[in-house]
Amino acid sequence: MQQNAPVITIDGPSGAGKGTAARLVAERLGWHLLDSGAIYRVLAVATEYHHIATDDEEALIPIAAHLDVQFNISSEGNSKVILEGEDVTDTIRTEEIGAIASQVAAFPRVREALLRRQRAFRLAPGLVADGRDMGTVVFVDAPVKVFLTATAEERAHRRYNQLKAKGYDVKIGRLLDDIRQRDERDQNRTVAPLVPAEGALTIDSTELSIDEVVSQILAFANEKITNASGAK
Ligand SMILES: Nc1ncnc2c1ncn2[C@@H]1O[C@H](COP(=O)(O)OP(=O)(O)OP(=O)(O)O)[C@@H](O)[C@H]1O
Ligand SMILES: Nc1ccn([C@@H]2O[C@H](COP(=O)(O)O)[C@@H](O)[C@H]2O)c(=O)n1
Repeated sequence: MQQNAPVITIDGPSGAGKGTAARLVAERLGWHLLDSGAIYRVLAVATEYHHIATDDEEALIPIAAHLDVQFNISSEGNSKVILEGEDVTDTIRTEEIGAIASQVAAFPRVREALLRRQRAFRLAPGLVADGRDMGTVVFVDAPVKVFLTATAEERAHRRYNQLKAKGYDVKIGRLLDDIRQRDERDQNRTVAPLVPAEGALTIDSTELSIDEVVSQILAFANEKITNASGAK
């Protein structure tokens, strides 16, 4: 791990567009990418594989600490998520798994067990990391921190379009309820609650296109990194 590699953190609620923006910013800069939510989602699938109750913190800790997961990039550039040898790329993206991920993510010792794994993504030339606590806990010294948000209604609408395009039969009202429940749990948990990090640029993407969000992040990163290097 290279402790000095710069990090851009992008935190925010579910469906705000963090993953999309993080991927595009990382591509533009040629930096590494960490989708920390995918790690919590994989843990949620692992609890099902191992028949662990989602409220059993003691049993969850060893599963989190020894998670046998690989994030593989194929030759076509698609990323595959492999848990214990099985392809769980699509499984981890369901709303049910998202809800379980947010339940197991509320346990302090489960989060602690996943810290080192997340920090190992910090490699030169730099890392773009998205999640809920990238700027507040995992990469507290990151030079560039962004808090990306949007109204719950807009986020539910985006999720609806995303899931419909994948052929899922979903209801917008149910998605909005799920999003509100997840927001409530992520914002009010005792450990690493979802809040903007100190010094973070808050971007409300409700009325912004993906390109506009990416441009704002790149401009902010450029300004912060240029200032930090002492250039005029
Ligand atoms: N600014 C935007 N305008 C319209 N749609 C967007 C915008 N940003 C992202 N989207 C779309 O919204 C959906 C959700 O985006 P994305 O998965 O990046 O959100 P997220 O914040 O990473 O969510 P989660 O935390 O639940 O993984 C995707 O289909 C994406 O293409
Ligand atoms: N840094 C993080 C990332 C995610 N979580 C929890 O996982 C759930 C799923 O995350 P997605 O970003 O893939 O939607 C999310 O609701 C959080 O509860 C987290 O706690 N910290």
